[in-house]
Amino acid sequence: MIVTVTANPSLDRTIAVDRLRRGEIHRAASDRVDPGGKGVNVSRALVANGHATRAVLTTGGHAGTELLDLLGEAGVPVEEVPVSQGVRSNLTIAEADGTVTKLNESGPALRPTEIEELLVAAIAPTLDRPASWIAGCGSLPPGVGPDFYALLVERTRNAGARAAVDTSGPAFAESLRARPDLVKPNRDELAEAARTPIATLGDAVRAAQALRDQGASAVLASLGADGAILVDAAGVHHARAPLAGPVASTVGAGDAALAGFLAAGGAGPDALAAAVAWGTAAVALPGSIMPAPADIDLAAVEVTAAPDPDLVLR
Ligand SMILES: Nc1ncnc2c1ncn2[C@@H]1O[C@H](COP(=O)(O)OP(=O)(O)O)[C@@H](O)[C@H]1O
Ligand SMILES: O=P(O)(O)OC[C@H]1O[C@](O)(COP(=O)(O)O)[C@@H](O)[C@@H]1O
Repeated sequence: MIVTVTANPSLDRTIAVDRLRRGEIHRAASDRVDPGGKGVNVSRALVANGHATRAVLTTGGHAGTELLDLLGEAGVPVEEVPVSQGVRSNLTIAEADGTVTKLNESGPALRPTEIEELLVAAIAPTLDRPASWIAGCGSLPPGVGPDFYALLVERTRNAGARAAVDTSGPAFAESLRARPDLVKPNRDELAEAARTPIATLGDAVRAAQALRDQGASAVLASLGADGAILVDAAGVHHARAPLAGPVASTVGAGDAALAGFLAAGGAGPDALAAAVAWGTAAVALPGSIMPAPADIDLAAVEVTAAPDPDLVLR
């Protein structure tokens, strides 16, 4: 079983417009609402592919009730931590040319008791059934200190599971001191952590290696249209796959990629290939719909050991 922990879940609203024009009224070509938050999406992708998972998340307010209803409809098993303030809504504006603009709320402030309840709930599923991984994912809402993921990693290790972290900023930096088994930055997060722009594959590999030096055992860095790299004790691998059709929505692609990696064992080139297959499948689907087996083409993924460091990223 793979447990996901989302301190700051969301209702993800996606509104499609032909073209976004600042200051003007737009009529939506279509709109949808999906359950959201990074760990929630990882669990949704795992369920869509028949893998055992449990999504640990905070819930509050009417939005929290709607989120639980949507997760129930999707068949996602949930470990709920009720909190006093309501779940946030995140808005994505999707333009016809594939441009996405995201407006993410900061989320409800959590009280110290609620934070401790969330950390206890994160480990609770392992009391019934062993967990291979506990993945802490997404931004932290107000009131939660940047040591949250470091605490989660320590408790994960004590519970006998492996720890994955997918977040950004100070919470990401602090998580490294607890030595997570896996981190999943995207290109922006790699650049932020390395304090340098990532223009080439070599830049990405150097930044990933720096994260390993700071404590991460393995780094799965997703690079958008350029696929992903895995940097671990065995070396460096790069995987990419052609996109079969147009980009429908990149929202949740990184979450699908992390789900694919963990579902395929959470280590090595085969798991990297699965990450890219699931991520590529996700971008072909609208909103943050998670890919099912029929959407995923593992055979289309090309994996390279010792990739060209001079490859310029798109
Ligand atoms: N434009 C794209 N074309 C093809 N694949 C993509 C594209 N964007 C994302 N992907 C796939 O989704 C994965 C995750 O996307 P990425 O944008 O790196 O993550 P995040 O959503 O965390 O920012 C990539 O590793 C890649 O496999
Ligand atoms: O917790 P954050 O960083 O605000 O991100 C939350 C958002 O990220 C998502 O999980 C999508 O993530 P990615 O596009 O990075 O894969 C949305 O569902 C959610 O609205």
